[in-house]
Amino acid sequence: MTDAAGAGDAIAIRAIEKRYGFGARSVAALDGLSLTVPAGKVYGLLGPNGAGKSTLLRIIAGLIRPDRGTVQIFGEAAGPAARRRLGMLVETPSFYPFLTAREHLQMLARLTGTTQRVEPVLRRVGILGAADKRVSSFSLGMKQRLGIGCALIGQPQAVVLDEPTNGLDPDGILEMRSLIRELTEQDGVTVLLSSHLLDEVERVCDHVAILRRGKLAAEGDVADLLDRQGRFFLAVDAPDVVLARLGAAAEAGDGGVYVQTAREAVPDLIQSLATSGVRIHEAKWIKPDLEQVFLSETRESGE
Ligand SMILES: Nc1ncnc2c1ncn2[C@@H]1O[C@H](COP(=O)(O)OP(=O)(O)OP(=O)(O)O)[C@@H](O)[C@H]1O
Repeated sequence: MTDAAGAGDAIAIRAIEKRYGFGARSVAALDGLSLTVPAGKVYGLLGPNGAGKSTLLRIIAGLIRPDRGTVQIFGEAAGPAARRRLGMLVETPSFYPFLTAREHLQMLARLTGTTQRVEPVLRRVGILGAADKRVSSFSLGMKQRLGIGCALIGQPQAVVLDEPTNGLDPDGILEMRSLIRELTEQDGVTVLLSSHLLDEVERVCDHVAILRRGKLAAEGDVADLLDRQGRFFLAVDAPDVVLARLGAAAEAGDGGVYVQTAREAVPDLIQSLATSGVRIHEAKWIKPDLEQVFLSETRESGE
């Protein structure tokens, strides 16, 4: 990652520090955090409780100020003008129970002075059929969709969503995930979301940043991150020879040898074993799940 914000960057965070409280009892929620959200992608912030995810989203949204560091939105310093390019759902949305979904969006459209029509937004978030029902009759999933509709009404280029599937039932979770993918794939909207669900980030996000105690523990393409920490299985005639050769990186199992290695190192590994006379019957790459990556990246040293 470079220090300068690039042309294709939606949100660039540089050296952000944020402490809560004062003196010896203060807590560093963000500790010199830098990361870049590329435009046109779904970017996930993953981290254990207290890692600093909500604090970062609240800073991007302008709800709190960092002690140090900068935020750029599509290349501009984050201020009211730049934030108009963002839609946000970072607090639990609250609605007037006696107003309909359409009335909420119409009210927001008037307030923000946007030319965006309300109908396409209702359709996009999948509540056009319930547009004229009072919000008091909405399920949590429908309220969450309306919340995203509110975030979309100003025609943002990026949306910031804090735990968008929190509290939803399984169907609601699936619908929300497809809505997020559609926003990016069909409408070209960049999405930055936080989640504590590894499986969700793996399914929905193109990029992921893993936070630990306010710092970046790992960052990258979800697919690359999974490639970095996979294992390679080899069924060979003489496992002992391979074990002796590869040392701590290899361990015996399932009638063969498991090798801890990066995926790009695999062709050289196979070639060097074959050249030294090892007969390979089977070779397969075993993808880790994001949970393994997460655990290895967030484990404290000494644990
Ligand atoms: N308003 C606040 N006052 C004091 N400390 C706070 C406040 N908000 C957050 N913190 C502390 O800052 C740290 C980061 O919290 P934050 O909520 O940003 O993490 P998170 O990754 O979003 O966690 P969670 O998933 O539990 O919401 C934690 O130690 C938390 O206790």
